Amino acid sequence: MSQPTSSTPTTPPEFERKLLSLEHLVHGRDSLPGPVVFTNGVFDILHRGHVTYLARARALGGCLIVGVNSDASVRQLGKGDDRPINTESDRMALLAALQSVDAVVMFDEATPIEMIRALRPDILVKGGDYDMDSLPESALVRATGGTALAIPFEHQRSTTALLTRVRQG
Ligand SMILES: Nc1ncnc2c1ncn2[C@@H]1O[C@H](COP(=O)(O)OP(=O)(O)OP(=O)(O)O)[C@@H](O)[C@H]1O
Ligand SMILES: O=P(O)(O)O[C@@H]1O[C@H]([C@H](O)CO)[C@@H](O)[C@H](O)[C@@H]1O
Repeated sequence: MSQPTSSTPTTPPEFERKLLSLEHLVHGRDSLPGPVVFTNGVFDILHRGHVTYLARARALGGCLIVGVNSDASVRQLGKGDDRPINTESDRMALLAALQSVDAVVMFDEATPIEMIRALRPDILVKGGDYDMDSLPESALVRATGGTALAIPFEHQRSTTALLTRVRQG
């Protein structure tokens, strides 16, 4: 029997296989187990609200793709001069490590609309802080027969609230 060694592993952890380019995902889109569920966001400092809604989103379909804002695109969203706290590669890795998440892909624009156009998800979800009827992404998904829905909050959490508490000490 081989003995464990203290040397650094040379292969990346298994979950890093879920970090994919948009091109790769689009190429394999029609082989994904459906319905294909898509959500997007910043996910700066992952919290219980996030992981619960991602688990609920995954349960709606056959796979869950998460689109993650690049650091440059977060800076266009007005969340604060010091945001994101965590880099795009760290935010993506944490999401990829979740059992509920099947693929993680980055987008560099202010909105995920072009990514959604390319991926053609069957179901678009956001958390319950969004009015889906007002999002152009919802109109796009619905126009092709898909569904757009918000998952109600089960835990009142937010990254901004967490940072405020930390800063107040
Ligand atoms: N407490 C929560 N419960 C369920 N879903 C949530 C919760 N907070 C955020 N979400 C959802 O998670 C996704 C990513 O949201 P986001 O990164 O903006 O989280 P946040 O905690 O609200 O962060 P910030 O305070 O920086 O805006 C969005 O789809 C959002 O609707
Ligand atoms: O983490 P957030 O702030 O929920 O993510 C944003 O969501 C926006 C939403 O999909 C439409 O208003 C999106 O446009 C933005 O790029 C962030 O992903």
